[in-house]
Amino acid sequence: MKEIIVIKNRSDLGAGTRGSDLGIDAIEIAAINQDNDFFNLYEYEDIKTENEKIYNKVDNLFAKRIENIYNVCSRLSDSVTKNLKKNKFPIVLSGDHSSALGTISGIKSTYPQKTLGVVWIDAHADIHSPYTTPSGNVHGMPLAAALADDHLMFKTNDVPQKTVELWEKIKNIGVKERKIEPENIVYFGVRDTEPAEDNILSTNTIKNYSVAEMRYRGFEQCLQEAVKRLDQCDIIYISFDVDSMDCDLVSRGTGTPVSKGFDIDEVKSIIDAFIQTKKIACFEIVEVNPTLDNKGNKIAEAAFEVLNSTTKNIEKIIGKKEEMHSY
Ligand SMILES: NC(=[NH2+])NCCC[C@H](N)C(=O)O
Repeated sequence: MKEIIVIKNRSDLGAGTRGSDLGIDAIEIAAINQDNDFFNLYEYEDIKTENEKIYNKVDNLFAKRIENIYNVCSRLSDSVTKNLKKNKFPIVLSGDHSSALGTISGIKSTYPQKTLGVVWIDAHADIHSPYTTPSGNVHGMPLAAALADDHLMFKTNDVPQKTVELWEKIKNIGVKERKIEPENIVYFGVRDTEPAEDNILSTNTIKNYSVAEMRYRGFEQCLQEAVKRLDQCDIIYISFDVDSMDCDLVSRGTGTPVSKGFDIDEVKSIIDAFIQTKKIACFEIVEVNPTLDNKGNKIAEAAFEVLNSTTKNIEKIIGKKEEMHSY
């Protein structure tokens, strides 16, 4: 039987707005206020952050704070690798979504021969490179870095040499170059993209199950199909950005809130469909920003609801070792 380890990565340097570093503690408070001892049940580990560097002048305009994000992602990658090697199941709670590069790197360096699938539940595609980013915020770039694809075909920015070098470095965390293939990414709920990202998605034929499509065709049918799309993958990583949820229905407590998203139960059902494949190696929650919450601690409460139910479903699976895919 595997054991869960909670990895807390309170880094917010990849976002354009401060405060997602407080998301982990807000989730913890949501649990405590419900008399739920979730955070007392599992071993945990803290990743050392560099949030204090926010006071330094930004010198990479097309990948802000990339040198510090490189350091944090490297540490997260090492922690994920170490724990997977100890046969633990990592649940990663992170600040901004740039963290996913660290998590993916850690999974891939543990299982270099395995095909890694990525389930990305998010309002955003997060597949910009420094050459295409509209904001310079690295939380919009983790998938391009994991794909080691600069998307130069859709270049809009002239990136200075220093940034280019750091970007090359960040793409090589864990294992050199490409960690995932575009056909092994499935998006859910993406609805706020820039033209460069639309082009990247269509040239790479990356499937996005929009909220509207899932409701129109039905969750069951879409999820069956989505799971099939990752049939060729040996292991699966699920990345849940809370901005995939509807900011009007749930809360605006996230750096880049977007309307017309999923509700909490819909998110739970998407995650569970992939847990049932018994291939899931790691689950991550990101972008809870309690300083932006317009409804008390609602975004963290919603994140905790997903975390709690997902963890129970993961435990049902990892408890039954004989049924697990051997990876
Ligand atoms: N993980 C996120 N919240 N990403 C938001 C990215 C927004 C926008 N596409 C950008 O690159 O700046």
